[in-house]
Amino acid sequence: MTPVLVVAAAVVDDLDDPRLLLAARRATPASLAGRWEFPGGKVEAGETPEDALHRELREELGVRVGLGVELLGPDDGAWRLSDQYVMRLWFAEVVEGEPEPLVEHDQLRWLPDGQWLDVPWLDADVRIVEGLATFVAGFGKDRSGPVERTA
Ligand SMILES: Nc1nc2c([nH]c(=O)n2[C@H]2C[C@H](O)[C@@H](COP(=O)(O)OP(=O)(O)OP(=O)(O)O)O2)c(=O)[nH]1
Repeated sequence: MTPVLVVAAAVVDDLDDPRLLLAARRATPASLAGRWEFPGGKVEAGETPEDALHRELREELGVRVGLGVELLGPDDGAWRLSDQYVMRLWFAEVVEGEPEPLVEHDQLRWLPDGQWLDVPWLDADVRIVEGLATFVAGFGKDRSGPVERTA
C-alpha cells in the first residue's frame, strides 16, 4: 500500500537564523495525546503539498507562513513515519498571526536552541528533529540558511 503523504512545518523564529523551534502537543487521538509534533497534516486530493501545508497551518495554528527550504529525508527525500505515513517537512516562518493551538493540539511551545529534543516528540519525529538541529548547525559553514522562500 502506498503510504499517505503528511506535510509539516519546522516553524522557526527566523529563517535566516533559526533559534526557536515551534513544537505542538497533540490532544488527539488518545494514542498520540501528550506527544509533541510538527504542525501539519495529510495532503488532500487535488492539493499540492505546499498548498496543503499552508491550509493545515492556517487551520491548526491560525497563521500565515512563508516557507523556507525543505529538510530532505532518507526515504526518497521524505521521512517515513510508519507503514501508513510518510512525511515531508519544510522550514517556515510566521508572517501573519500569532500561533495558537486551535485544533488537534492543546499546547504550543517555542523550544530554544539546544533544547529542541527536550519534549517527548512522537517516536518517528525524534530523528527528524536531530536532522533539523544538525542542518541548522551547518548554517554559515558549508551552506546558507533555509532562506529560499517558495511561498
Ligand atoms: N502532523 C504531523 N503528523 C505526524 C508527525 N509525526 C508523525 O508520526 N505524525 C503522524 C501522526 C498521524 O498518525 C499522521 C497524520 O497526521 P495528522 O493526524 O496530523 O493528519 P491530519 O491533520 O490531516 O488529520 P485528520 O484531519 O485526518 O484527523 O502522521 C508530525 O510531526 N506532524
